[in-house]
Amino acid sequence: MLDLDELTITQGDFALEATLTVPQGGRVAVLGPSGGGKSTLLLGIGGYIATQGGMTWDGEDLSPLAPGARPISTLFQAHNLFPHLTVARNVGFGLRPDLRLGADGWARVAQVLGQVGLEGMGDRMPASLSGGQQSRVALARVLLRAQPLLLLDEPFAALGPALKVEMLDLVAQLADQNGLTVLMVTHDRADAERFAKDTILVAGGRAHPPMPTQALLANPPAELAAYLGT
Ligand SMILES: Nc1ncnc2c1ncn2[C@@H]1O[C@H](COP(=O)(O)OP(=O)(O)OP(=O)(O)O)[C@@H](O)[C@H]1O
Repeated sequence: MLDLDELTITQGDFALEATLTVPQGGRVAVLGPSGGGKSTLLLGIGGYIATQGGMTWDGEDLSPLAPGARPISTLFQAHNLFPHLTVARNVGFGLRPDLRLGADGWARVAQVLGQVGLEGMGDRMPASLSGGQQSRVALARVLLRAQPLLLLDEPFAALGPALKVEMLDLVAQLADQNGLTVLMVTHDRADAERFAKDTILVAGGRAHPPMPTQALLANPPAELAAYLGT
């Protein structure tokens, strides 16, 4: 369980307050107006910006941990694939940046490539892949790290609608199979409805506790309604 207890996350003059919990295995969307602090929330949980207050995962205090030591993987819109490394090496980088993986490690790489539908494509270069396939490489890298908490910040916004749906369904399926807890920032109400039973509303300087996505979207507060154009 992710537990944020009177957490304050600051970026320059901006401060976001959060008191909420996300149960283990929960898939939660993060919705709210532009500039409301959705990315700030993920950056704070990931350890990339300053926080004050309580933040635990399964009772373990995350605050003192550097980003790489947290039980967290992140996937952002810019997938940051290395153009000069093969697909397999891009994925292996998620486990060991020096790429000394050994036979077992490379077997795991091949396994996760299979999980994301890229079986046998490990020797390709990223530039020779479609946008959707590149997203799958980034997802494979995250899966290989095998961290229980996955943070997604509009990871598939650059994809066309059909491909985006396909990737969301793949993430949902892999998250369920691996028992992951997922927080996903999105600008698209359809993404939230498809992917997440519950949604965290980020607005007015506050990340609100998860509430049922359907109910929130059926009767959105004014600032969310204006943003979603409903
Ligand atoms: N590096 C920074 N330094 C100072 N303030 C920042 C920085 N990055 C973001 N902010 C401010 O923090 C606030 C929240 O930004 P954030 O990117 O978290 O919003 P968001 O909800 O993700 O927005 P969007 O939907 O437009 O991506 C904004 O007021 C923004 O100007």
